[in-house]
Amino acid sequence: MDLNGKIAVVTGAAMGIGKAITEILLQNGAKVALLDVNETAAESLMEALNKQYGQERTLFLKCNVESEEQIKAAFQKTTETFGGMDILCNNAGIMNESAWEQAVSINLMGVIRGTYQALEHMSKLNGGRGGVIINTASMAGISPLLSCPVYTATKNGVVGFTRAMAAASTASGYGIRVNALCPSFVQTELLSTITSKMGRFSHLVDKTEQLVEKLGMLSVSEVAECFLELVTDETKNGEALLVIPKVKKYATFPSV
Ligand SMILES: NC(=O)C1=CN([C@@H]2O[C@H](COP(=O)(O)OP(=O)(O)OC[C@H]3O[C@@H](n4cnc5c(N)ncnc54)[C@H](O)[C@@H]3O)[C@@H](O)[C@H]2O)C=CC1
Ligand SMILES: CC/C=C\C[C@H](O)C(=O)/C=C/C=C/C=C\C=C\[C@@H](O)C/C=C\CCC(=O)O
Repeated sequence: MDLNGKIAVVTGAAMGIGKAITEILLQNGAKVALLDVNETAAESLMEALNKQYGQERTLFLKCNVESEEQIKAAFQKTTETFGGMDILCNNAGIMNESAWEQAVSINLMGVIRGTYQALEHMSKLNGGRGGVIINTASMAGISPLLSCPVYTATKNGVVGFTRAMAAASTASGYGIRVNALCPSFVQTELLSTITSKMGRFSHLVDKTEQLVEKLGMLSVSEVAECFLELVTDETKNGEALLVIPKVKKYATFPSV
Protein backbone atom coordinates (compact mmCIF):
# COMPACT_ATOMS: atom_id res chain seq x y z
CA MET A 1 0.00 0.00 0.00
CA ASP A 2 1.42 3.36 -1.05
CA LEU A 3 0.78 5.90 1.73
CA ASN A 4 1.04 8.97 -0.45
CA GLY A 5 -2.26 10.91 -0.15
CA LYS A 6 -3.82 8.30 2.15
CA ILE A 7 -5.91 9.50 5.10
CA ALA A 8 -5.06 8.12 8.53
CA VAL A 9 -6.51 8.44 12.03
CA VAL A 10 -4.32 7.74 15.08
CA THR A 11 -5.74 7.57 18.62
CA GLY A 12 -3.44 8.51 21.51
CA ALA A 13 -1.41 10.46 18.95
CA ALA A 14 -0.10 13.25 21.16
CA MET A 15 2.70 11.33 22.84
CA GLY A 16 4.85 8.22 22.83
CA ILE A 17 4.19 5.47 20.26
CA GLY A 18 1.18 7.30 18.75
CA LYS A 19 3.31 10.38 18.11
CA ALA A 20 6.00 8.29 16.36
CA ILE A 21 3.32 6.52 14.27
CA THR A 22 1.87 9.91 13.28
CA GLU A 23 5.32 11.12 12.22
CA ILE A 24 6.11 8.06 10.11
CA LEU A 25 2.72 8.35 8.36
CA LEU A 26 3.44 12.01 7.55
CA GLN A 27 6.97 11.20 6.36
CA ASN A 28 5.43 8.74 3.91
CA GLY A 29 2.94 11.23 2.44
CA ALA A 30 -0.26 10.50 4.40
CA LYS A 31 -2.60 13.05 5.97
CA VAL A 32 -3.22 12.39 9.66
CA ALA A 33 -6.03 13.15 12.12
CA LEU A 34 -4.54 13.08 15.61
CA LEU A 35 -7.03 12.05 18.32
CA ASP A 36 -6.13 12.44 21.98
CA VAL A 37 -7.45 13.60 25.37
CA ASN A 38 -4.29 15.58 26.14
CA GLU A 39 -4.86 18.94 24.44
CA THR A 40 -1.68 20.53 25.79
CA ALA A 41 0.61 17.83 24.40
CA ALA A 42 -1.35 17.68 21.14
CA GLU A 43 -1.19 21.43 20.58
CA SER A 44 2.56 21.63 20.99
CA LEU A 45 2.99 18.61 18.69
CA MET A 46 0.65 20.19 16.12
CA GLU A 47 2.72 23.37 16.12
CA ALA A 48 5.85 21.39 15.24
CA LEU A 49 4.08 19.20 12.65
CA ASN A 50 2.46 22.18 10.94
CA LYS A 51 5.87 23.83 10.54
CA GLN A 52 7.37 20.66 9.07
CA TYR A 53 4.53 19.30 6.92
CA GLY A 54 2.11 22.22 6.40
CA GLN A 55 -1.28 22.86 8.04
CA GLU A 56 -3.30 20.96 5.43
CA ARG A 57 -1.71 17.58 6.29
CA THR A 58 -2.82 17.30 9.94
CA LEU A 59 -5.88 17.81 12.11
CA PHE A 60 -6.14 17.56 15.91
CA LEU A 61 -9.41 16.39 17.36
CA LYS A 62 -9.93 16.11 21.12
CA CYS A 63 -11.35 12.63 21.56
CA ASN A 64 -11.64 10.22 24.46
CA VAL A 65 -11.80 6.64 23.15
CA GLU A 66 -14.06 5.78 26.11
CA SER A 67 -16.81 7.71 24.29
CA GLU A 68 -18.47 6.24 21.21
CA GLU A 69 -20.02 9.66 20.49
CA GLN A 70 -16.64 11.40 20.49
CA ILE A 71 -15.09 8.76 18.22
CA LYS A 72 -18.04 9.00 15.84
CA ALA A 73 -17.77 12.81 15.70
CA ALA A 74 -13.99 12.68 15.18
CA PHE A 75 -14.21 10.19 12.30
CA GLN A 76 -16.99 12.26 10.70
CA LYS A 77 -14.87 15.41 10.94
CA THR A 78 -11.84 13.58 9.49
CA THR A 79 -13.86 12.34 6.52
CA GLU A 80 -15.35 15.81 5.90
CA THR A 81 -11.96 17.53 6.15
CA PHE A 82 -9.74 15.12 4.22
CA GLY A 83 -12.26 13.25 2.03
CA GLY A 84 -12.36 9.74 3.48
CA MET A 85 -10.49 7.39 5.76
CA ASP A 86 -7.99 4.69 4.68
CA ILE A 87 -6.02 3.86 7.83
CA LEU A 88 -6.95 3.65 11.50
CA CYS A 89 -4.46 3.06 14.28
CA ASN A 90 -6.23 2.21 17.55
CA ASN A 91 -3.27 3.09 19.75
CA ALA A 92 -4.58 4.89 22.89
CA GLY A 93 -3.93 2.85 26.01
CA ILE A 94 -3.08 3.02 29.70
CA MET A 95 -1.54 0.70 32.30
CA ASN A 96 -3.24 1.08 35.67
CA GLU A 97 -4.11 -1.99 37.71
CA SER A 98 -5.90 0.21 40.32
CA ALA A 99 -8.16 1.84 37.72
CA TRP A 100 -8.60 -1.52 36.03
CA GLU A 101 -12.14 -0.92 34.76
CA GLN A 102 -10.93 2.20 32.98
CA ALA A 103 -8.02 0.20 31.52
CA VAL A 104 -10.50 -2.30 30.06
CA SER A 105 -12.64 0.54 28.71
CA ILE A 106 -9.71 2.31 27.02
CA ASN A 107 -7.42 -0.56 25.97
CA LEU A 108 -9.97 -3.12 24.79
CA MET A 109 -13.35 -1.41 24.44
CA GLY A 110 -11.69 1.65 22.87
CA VAL A 111 -10.25 -0.58 20.12
CA ILE A 112 -13.66 -2.18 19.53
CA ARG A 113 -15.44 1.22 19.49
CA GLY A 114 -12.88 2.63 17.07
CA THR A 115 -13.02 -0.38 14.76
CA TYR A 116 -16.82 -0.50 14.55
CA GLN A 117 -17.07 3.25 13.87
CA ALA A 118 -14.30 2.99 11.25
CA LEU A 119 -16.26 0.33 9.34
CA GLU A 120 -18.91 3.00 8.64
CA HIS A 121 -16.30 5.03 6.71
CA MET A 122 -13.85 2.42 5.44
CA SER A 123 -15.80 -0.74 4.60
CA LYS A 124 -16.45 -1.32 0.91
CA LEU A 125 -19.90 -2.56 1.98
CA ASN A 126 -20.68 0.98 3.22
CA GLY A 127 -19.26 2.83 0.21
CA GLY A 128 -15.75 3.19 1.67
CA ARG A 129 -12.47 2.48 -0.13
CA GLY A 130 -11.31 -0.30 2.23
CA GLY A 131 -7.93 0.10 3.93
CA VAL A 132 -6.12 -1.11 7.03
CA ILE A 133 -6.61 -1.03 10.80
CA ILE A 134 -3.63 -1.48 13.10
CA ASN A 135 -4.27 -2.06 16.80
CA THR A 136 -1.46 -1.34 19.25
CA ALA A 137 -1.57 -4.40 21.51
CA SER A 138 1.61 -5.41 23.37
CA MET A 139 3.93 -8.35 23.91
CA ALA A 140 1.74 -8.76 27.01
CA GLY A 141 -1.03 -9.72 24.56
CA ILE A 142 0.91 -12.89 23.79
CA SER A 143 3.09 -13.50 26.86
CA PRO A 144 1.75 -12.55 30.33
CA LEU A 145 3.09 -9.72 32.46
CA LEU A 146 2.95 -10.88 36.08
CA SER A 147 2.56 -7.41 37.60
CA CYS A 148 -0.43 -6.40 35.48
CA PRO A 149 -3.02 -9.13 34.89
CA VAL A 150 -5.74 -6.72 33.73
CA TYR A 151 -3.41 -4.95 31.30
CA THR A 152 -2.38 -8.42 30.05
CA ALA A 153 -6.05 -9.39 29.65
CA THR A 154 -6.86 -6.25 27.66
CA LYS A 155 -3.94 -6.82 25.29
CA ASN A 156 -4.82 -10.53 24.83
CA GLY A 157 -8.31 -9.24 24.03
CA VAL A 158 -6.92 -6.84 21.43
CA VAL A 159 -4.93 -9.64 19.75
CA GLY A 160 -7.99 -11.93 19.68
CA PHE A 161 -10.30 -9.17 18.43
CA THR A 162 -7.79 -8.25 15.70
CA ARG A 163 -7.51 -11.82 14.42
CA ALA A 164 -11.27 -12.41 14.45
CA MET A 165 -11.99 -9.06 12.76
CA ALA A 166 -9.46 -9.85 10.03
CA ALA A 167 -11.24 -13.13 9.33
CA ALA A 168 -14.65 -11.41 9.48
CA SER A 169 -13.44 -8.74 7.06
CA THR A 170 -12.15 -11.30 4.55
CA ALA A 171 -15.33 -13.39 4.76
CA SER A 172 -17.60 -10.33 4.47
CA GLY A 173 -15.75 -8.33 1.80
CA TYR A 174 -15.02 -5.20 3.87
CA GLY A 175 -11.74 -4.71 2.00
CA ILE A 176 -10.01 -3.90 5.28
CA ARG A 177 -6.91 -5.64 6.66
CA VAL A 178 -6.61 -5.77 10.46
CA ASN A 179 -3.30 -6.36 12.26
CA ALA A 180 -1.89 -6.03 15.79
CA LEU A 181 1.41 -4.49 16.84
CA CYS A 182 2.92 -6.20 19.89
CA PRO A 183 5.95 -4.37 21.28
CA SER A 184 7.82 -5.29 24.46
CA PHE A 185 8.92 -2.40 26.74
CA VAL A 186 9.12 0.96 24.96
CA GLN A 187 10.68 4.16 26.31
CA THR A 188 7.58 6.34 26.83
CA GLU A 189 5.73 8.26 29.54
CA LEU A 190 3.50 5.18 30.12
CA LEU A 191 6.49 3.01 30.98
CA SER A 192 8.10 5.64 33.23
CA THR A 193 5.03 5.71 35.50
CA ILE A 194 4.26 1.98 35.87
CA THR A 195 5.69 1.49 39.36
CA SER A 196 2.97 3.70 40.88
CA LYS A 197 0.22 2.02 38.85
CA MET A 198 0.56 -1.65 39.78
CA GLY A 199 -2.11 -1.48 42.51
CA ARG A 200 -2.40 -4.77 44.40
CA PHE A 201 0.66 -6.09 42.51
CA SER A 202 3.06 -3.33 43.60
CA HIS A 203 5.10 -5.94 45.52
CA LEU A 204 6.11 -7.27 42.06
CA VAL A 205 7.90 -4.07 41.03
CA ASP A 206 11.36 -5.63 41.38
CA LYS A 207 10.48 -8.64 39.24
CA THR A 208 9.08 -6.30 36.59
CA GLU A 209 12.20 -4.14 36.65
CA GLN A 210 14.31 -7.31 36.23
CA LEU A 211 12.22 -8.21 33.19
CA VAL A 212 12.73 -4.75 31.69
CA GLU A 213 16.46 -5.13 32.28
CA LYS A 214 16.49 -8.62 30.75
CA LEU A 215 14.51 -7.70 27.63
CA GLY A 216 15.86 -4.17 27.12
CA MET A 217 13.98 -1.15 25.89
CA LEU A 218 12.69 -0.22 22.44
CA SER A 219 12.62 3.30 21.01
CA VAL A 220 9.32 4.63 19.64
CA SER A 221 10.85 4.88 16.17
CA GLU A 222 11.70 1.14 16.13
CA VAL A 223 8.03 0.46 16.90
CA ALA A 224 6.86 2.91 14.21
CA GLU A 225 8.98 1.11 11.58
CA CYS A 226 7.16 -2.14 12.40
CA PHE A 227 3.80 -0.31 12.26
CA LEU A 228 4.76 0.83 8.74
CA GLU A 229 5.41 -2.76 7.66
CA LEU A 230 1.96 -3.87 8.88
CA VAL A 231 0.29 -0.97 7.06
CA THR A 232 2.10 -1.19 3.73
CA ASP A 233 2.54 -4.96 3.26
CA GLU A 234 -0.75 -5.98 1.69
CA THR A 235 -0.09 -9.67 2.41
CA LYS A 236 -0.43 -9.02 6.16
CA ASN A 237 -3.91 -9.59 7.58
CA GLY A 238 -4.81 -11.01 10.99
CA GLU A 239 -1.17 -10.83 12.07
CA ALA A 240 0.32 -10.04 15.48
CA LEU A 241 3.81 -8.62 15.02
CA LEU A 242 6.02 -9.12 18.05
CA VAL A 243 8.69 -6.42 18.46
CA ILE A 244 11.49 -7.00 20.97
CA PRO A 245 14.94 -5.32 20.91
CA LYS A 246 16.79 -6.89 17.93
CA VAL A 247 13.86 -9.26 17.22
CA LYS A 248 10.89 -8.81 14.89
CA LYS A 249 8.67 -11.85 14.62
CA TYR A 250 5.14 -12.69 13.45
CA ALA A 251 3.40 -14.61 16.24
CA THR A 252 2.18 -18.11 15.52
CA PHE A 253 -0.90 -19.59 17.18
CA PRO A 254 -2.05 -23.19 17.49
CA SER A 255 -4.32 -24.19 14.64
CA VAL A 256 -7.22 -26.48 15.38
N1 LIG B 1 5.35 1.92 26.43
C1 LIG B 1 5.36 0.60 26.35
O1 LIG B 1 6.25 -0.06 26.91
C2 LIG B 1 4.33 -0.12 25.54
C3 LIG B 1 3.11 0.44 25.21
N2 LIG B 1 2.21 -0.29 24.51
C4 LIG B 1 0.92 0.28 24.13
O2 LIG B 1 1.14 1.34 23.22
C5 LIG B 1 0.08 2.28 23.31
C6 LIG B 1 0.67 3.67 23.50
O3 LIG B 1 1.40 3.67 24.69
P1 LIG B 1 2.56 4.72 25.02
O4 LIG B 1 2.88 5.52 23.84
O5 LIG B 1 3.60 3.97 25.73
O6 LIG B 1 1.79 5.60 26.09
P2 LIG B 1 1.87 7.17 26.44
O7 LIG B 1 1.24 7.29 27.77
O8 LIG B 1 3.23 7.68 26.20
O9 LIG B 1 0.90 7.81 25.33
C7 LIG B 1 -0.44 7.43 25.29
C8 LIG B 1 -1.26 8.53 24.63
O10 LIG B 1 -2.62 8.09 24.66
C9 LIG B 1 -3.44 9.15 25.14
N3 LIG B 1 -4.63 8.60 25.79
C10 LIG B 1 -4.71 7.96 26.98
N4 LIG B 1 -5.99 7.67 27.26
C11 LIG B 1 -6.72 8.09 26.21
C12 LIG B 1 -8.10 8.06 25.91
N5 LIG B 1 -8.98 7.55 26.78
N6 LIG B 1 -8.52 8.56 24.73
C13 LIG B 1 -7.64 9.11 23.86
N7 LIG B 1 -6.32 9.20 24.10
C14 LIG B 1 -5.87 8.69 25.26
C15 LIG B 1 -2.55 9.91 26.10
O11 LIG B 1 -3.02 11.24 26.32
C16 LIG B 1 -1.21 9.86 25.38
O12 LIG B 1 -1.06 10.92 24.47
C17 LIG B 1 -0.81 1.82 24.45
O13 LIG B 1 -1.90 1.11 23.92
C18 LIG B 1 0.12 0.89 25.24
O14 LIG B 1 -0.62 -0.06 25.96
C19 LIG B 1 2.46 -1.55 24.08
C20 LIG B 1 3.63 -2.14 24.40
C21 LIG B 1 4.66 -1.49 25.14
C1 LIG C 1 4.41 -3.44 34.02
C2 LIG C 1 4.56 -2.98 32.62
C3 LIG C 1 3.31 -2.60 32.02
C4 LIG C 1 3.17 -2.13 30.80
C5 LIG C 1 4.29 -1.78 29.95
C6 LIG C 1 3.99 -1.71 28.50
O1 LIG C 1 2.83 -0.96 28.26
C7 LIG C 1 3.88 -3.06 27.85
O2 LIG C 1 2.89 -3.34 27.21
C8 LIG C 1 5.00 -3.94 27.99
C9 LIG C 1 4.96 -5.23 27.62
C10 LIG C 1 6.07 -6.07 27.83
C11 LIG C 1 6.00 -7.41 27.81
C12 LIG C 1 7.16 -8.15 28.04
C13 LIG C 1 7.32 -9.46 28.26
C14 LIG C 1 6.63 -10.41 29.09
C15 LIG C 1 7.19 -11.61 29.25
C16 LIG C 1 6.72 -12.65 30.23
O3 LIG C 1 5.49 -13.19 29.89
C17 LIG C 1 7.66 -13.81 30.30
C18 LIG C 1 9.05 -13.46 30.55
C19 LIG C 1 9.75 -13.80 31.62
C20 LIG C 1 9.22 -14.44 32.84
C21 LIG C 1 10.05 -14.16 34.04
C22 LIG C 1 11.42 -14.69 33.89
O4 LIG C 1 11.58 -15.90 33.71
O5 LIG C 1 12.36 -13.89 33.99
